[in-house]
Amino acid sequence: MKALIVYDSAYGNTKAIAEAVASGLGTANASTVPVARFRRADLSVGDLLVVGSPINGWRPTPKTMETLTAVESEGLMGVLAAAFDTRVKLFIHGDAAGKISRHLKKAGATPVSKPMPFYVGGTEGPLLPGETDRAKTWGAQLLSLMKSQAAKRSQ
Ligand SMILES: Cc1cc2nc3c(=O)[nH]c(=O)nc-3n(C[C@H](O)[C@H](O)[C@H](O)COP(=O)(O)O)c2cc1C
Repeated sequence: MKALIVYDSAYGNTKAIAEAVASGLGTANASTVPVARFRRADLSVGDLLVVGSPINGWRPTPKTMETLTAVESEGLMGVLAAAFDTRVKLFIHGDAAGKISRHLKKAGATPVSKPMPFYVGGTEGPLLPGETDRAKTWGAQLLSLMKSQAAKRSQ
């Protein structure tokens, strides 16, 4: 059972959230991977794939979309999935995490969490106070969801 946190990041904010999620996942053998280095073959049944992207023009980044499209053709049956984005706190900000979640589900993955937004103060950041702690807490929740899915599978 392992967890891969795949992220894209221009200014380091999404990367920092990915690392905080990995630290919350603690005992799940979690590692962070830049989206360009992600390989479908690195995942097995029961593993968790978390994908995070900044919102760019109301959607995930082009590199994230490219990876999601590739993964859709390879399939993610039996893989657990969750998605997050980083965004500016505006009245209209668009969405990346929801779109990522829908692609992961379409590829056959099992979603274990609602899409999760994290907030930055501006285009280059910084992350708003408390966001890395919130990401770590979310990682810990993902760990318990992974464990309960594993228990269900072994029944
Ligand atoms: C080209 C571009 C488009 C962006 N579009 C949006 C947007 O539609 N909605 C939003 O909330 N933030 C938008 N942002 C701000 C990003 O969310 C912010 O740069 C990102 O969260 C920072 O994360 P990073 O340091 O990992 O790149 C945009 C940023 C760039 C550079």
